[in-house]
Amino acid sequence: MENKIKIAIQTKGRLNEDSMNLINEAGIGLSVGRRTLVSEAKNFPMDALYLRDDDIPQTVADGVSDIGIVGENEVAEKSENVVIAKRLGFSKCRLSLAIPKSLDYPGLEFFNGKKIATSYPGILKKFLRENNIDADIHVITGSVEIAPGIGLADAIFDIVSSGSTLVSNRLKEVEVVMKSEAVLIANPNLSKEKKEILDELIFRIESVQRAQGKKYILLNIPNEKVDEIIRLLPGMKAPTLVPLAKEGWSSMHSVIAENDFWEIIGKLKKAGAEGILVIPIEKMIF
Ligand SMILES: Nc1ncnc2c1ncn2[C@@H]1O[C@H](COP(=O)(O)OP(=O)(O)OP(=O)(O)O)[C@@H](O)[C@H]1O
Ligand SMILES: O=P(O)(O)OC[C@H]1O[C@H](OP(=O)(O)OP(=O)(O)O)[C@H](O)[C@@H]1O
Ligand SMILES: [Mg+2]
Repeated sequence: MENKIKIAIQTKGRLNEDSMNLINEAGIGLSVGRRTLVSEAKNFPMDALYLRDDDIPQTVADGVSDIGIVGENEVAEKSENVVIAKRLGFSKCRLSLAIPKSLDYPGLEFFNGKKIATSYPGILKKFLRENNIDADIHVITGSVEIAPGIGLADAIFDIVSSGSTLVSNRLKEVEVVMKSEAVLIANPNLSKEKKEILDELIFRIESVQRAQGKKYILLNIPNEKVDEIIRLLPGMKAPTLVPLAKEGWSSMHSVIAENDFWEIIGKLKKAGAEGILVIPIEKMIF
């Protein structure tokens, strides 16, 4: 058996760039496959197959590729036998029912006897069945939001992110059916060797994800303020403290969440910190 893993990546579209970036940040050299639809990683036992996202769950289930990066919505729609090996945190969206803005919404019974346009008939059918709603599903592959406006359907079921496509088409979101993000999926019957390669990939992805939104901070502090400042900056285990050449001062190094940064910085200055440097972190390994 070949000691290499095959990963399916979307050829072009919303998932492509973030998928390629993630693989590259994991230290794996993959060239972009616009025309070559298969490429070999330079320094990792992996080949990439570039496919339409619709085809990725089936390709992974059949073992044509071993793993793949795809939206959770496609995984749910296709109901193929694959496992979610890692949630990836990008391409976040939801799948929602929406109706014309001008109509009152009494609740799910609104959809009884109505026609709903969607590119996700599998997920919608299951949702309607579970809620005892009898509606007619009209499948279209794109531009779903224009369906009510042109008299093709009474309502839609589609991807919503910012909601601006709904607003432009005078629709309102009335039910969120599922939340989705990009996921790394895997064939459930990988060989031991391929499973080991997948585990190494997941380990690298987790190191990259951990570093996202985190900063390395260095600051000079008066020694008598060490305890007070440690309480503000707990760090990974404990902040590193190095004596400065200047008597009575130390340099402190730690990690902070980017979101907490502006709040903490004010408190640090108040406590007497000086020369504060904030530096990006590429990877974090525990
Ligand atoms: N507006 C959005 N915001 C965030 N994520 C989105 C948005 N639209 C789609 N996605 C996610 O990205 C995935 C891919 O979207 P894209 O529009 O590239 O699909 P596609 O047109 O079906 O591509 P393909 O040509 O590969 O079939 C979707 O399945 C969904 O998970
Ligand atoms: O809530 P919003 O932020 O407006 O995003 C939702 C829209 O994004 C996607 O379409 P996309 O922009 O990929 O266009 P396409 O499906 O027509 O290619 C999706 O099909 C929705 O139409
Ligand atoms: Mg598609």
